[in-house]
Amino acid sequence: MLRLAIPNKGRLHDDARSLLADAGLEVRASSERALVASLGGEFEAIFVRAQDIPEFVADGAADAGITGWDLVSESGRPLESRLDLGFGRCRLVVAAKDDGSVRSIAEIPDGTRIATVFPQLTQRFFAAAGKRVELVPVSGAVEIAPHLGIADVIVDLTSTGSTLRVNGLREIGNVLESTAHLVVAGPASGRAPVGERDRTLRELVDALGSVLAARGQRYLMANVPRTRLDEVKQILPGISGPTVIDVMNGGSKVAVHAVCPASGIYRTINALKAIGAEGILVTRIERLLA
Ligand SMILES: Nc1ncnc2c1ncn2[C@@H]1O[C@H](COP(=O)(O)OP(=O)(O)OP(=O)(O)O)[C@@H](O)[C@H]1O
Ligand SMILES: O=P(O)(O)OC[C@H]1O[C@H](OP(=O)(O)OP(=O)(O)O)[C@H](O)[C@@H]1O
Ligand SMILES: [Mg+2]
Repeated sequence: MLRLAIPNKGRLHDDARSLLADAGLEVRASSERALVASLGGEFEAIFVRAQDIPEFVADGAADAGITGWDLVSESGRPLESRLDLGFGRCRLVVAAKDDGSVRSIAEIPDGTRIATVFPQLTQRFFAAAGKRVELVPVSGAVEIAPHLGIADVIVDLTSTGSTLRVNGLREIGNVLESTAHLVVAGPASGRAPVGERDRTLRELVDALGSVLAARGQRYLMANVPRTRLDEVKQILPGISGPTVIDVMNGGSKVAVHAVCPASGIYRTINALKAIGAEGILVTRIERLLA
């Protein structure tokens, strides 16, 4: 049995669950509040706090975990990423009061008090910048600290920037970029997965990777005039060019099938229509294996 640690709530919970479900690993829990659930096959999920996942994976309480790269880095545990999952994208940034005098890292005076939930990363960042600062550890709502006078500067996560903005703060430095990753114990831990366990993990990585790869692509089918196939090849470059299929009673038309980037599908459809394509059909892809 392979045990996967998954965030039980918060920002990463829904995306982690839907990624697993799309890969065929649906949570089979007796109740919404169950903390252990079968994922089918040889997988079991434990639902724990995102912050605790690096510790649990490093200790061997779970074989793998889905959590933020920021939390993995902060933990300092010897973990290894097996897959960047792409969601939970955010940045750990240094921010100061918008109406204050500090507008860059260089302008931060020694002795400045910095509030953060990420003391290790913050310490390392300012040490590397040659600054002696005083850390003020907090466990959340960091953005309020400068207004309470308990810190001058904060180090916190941001994605849209709206929390900083509404709290009158300005970003002045970048500490780390983060997304959710599938992590396992690294070689230095002495707990790295080997043998059968490693083989099962590789299958999991392939399954999740194929779901992620499929999300950005669409499968497109269209009937096009045989005489315009050269243009079709320009419009639908595809992985190995479009598949061209004869259509029974299709007359001068042939069917073309291709995998196309979802982001360009609007333009692709218009280009196909312009060369006389008919019966255009676009579908989602569940998995894409290279
Ligand atoms: N604004 C954001 N945009 C995108 N991802 C984020 C954002 N904030 C946090 N994350 C990611 O989600 C992870 C977990 O954050 P979340 O807020 O869910 O946890 P938490 O603050 O510990 O939970 P809770 O607030 O429920 O106690 C972070 O470590 C980070 O990787
Ligand atoms: O740049 P933005 O899009 O505004 O996002 C940034 C906010 O998101 C996170 O908090 P979250 O909403 O997870 O609340 P929390 O403090 O309860 O964790 C983070 O700690 C910031 O406060
Ligand atoms: Mg949060």
